[in-house]
Amino acid sequence: MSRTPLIAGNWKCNLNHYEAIALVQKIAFALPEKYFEKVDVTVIPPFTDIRSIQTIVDGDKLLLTYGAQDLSEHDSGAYTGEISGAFLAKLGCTFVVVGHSERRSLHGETNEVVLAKTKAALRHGLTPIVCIGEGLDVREAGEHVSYNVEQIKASLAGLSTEEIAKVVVAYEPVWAIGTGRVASAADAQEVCKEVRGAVAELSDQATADAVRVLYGGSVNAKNVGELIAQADVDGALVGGASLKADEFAQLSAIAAGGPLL
Ligand SMILES: O=C[C@H](O)COP(=O)(O)O
Repeated sequence: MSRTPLIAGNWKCNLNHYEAIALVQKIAFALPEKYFEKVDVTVIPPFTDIRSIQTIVDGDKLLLTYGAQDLSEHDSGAYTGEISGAFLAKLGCTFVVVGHSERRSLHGETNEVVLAKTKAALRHGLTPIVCIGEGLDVREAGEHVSYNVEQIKASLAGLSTEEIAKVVVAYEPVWAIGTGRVASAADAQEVCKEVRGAVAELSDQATADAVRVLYGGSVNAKNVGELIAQADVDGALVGGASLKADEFAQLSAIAAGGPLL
């Protein structure tokens, strides 16, 4: 089964809309169009940058896509501060990150909330990037595989096979996020393989074989090649390195199979 790799740059709470325009232009300049035949590249900026990025992407017919870091489980109504998936779809978003560990830990998002948000994304034609990942305590206890299997099962519970086919999963061990301590390629493969197995249990093998499972956590241009060479690692959710145009472009070129920039 060949799956097009996906490189998603999660900017987190960084860059205002002026800075966002500059970064997207630099990435587009650094990464020639031919690479997009072999890799999907997306940027995930703060909400306030999305309109500006849409203008650049549409105006210059860029091949990269963009998305959002979160969405509301509600479509509209009296939910102050919430952003509906309908609004994101209207702005041309392709992806939306759901259940990032920073949302789970800092904003109390449970698997039930993640599931509701995943459903909201699907209702509006957005591709949810559903995040899972264990903390250091779980890893040290050797329970990381079962933890991630249970987390993905709970986060996708009750979705139809057709819905699961539209989901991207991102395995991001919490201890690797922003720490410079990347998981070994073998560790990433171990969990991504079992997560794919769990997706197969929720749907069927053909669907699971087509679903993209990303790795995230201290990914950079030096380590991405080894990570995505693993059979069940189909790309990366990149934080810090996605804020540097040349590194993000290089990382995308590597995921495309080269040549290096
Ligand atoms: O969403 C991205 C991840 O949290 C990884 O962040 P990082 O590449 O800065 O470790």
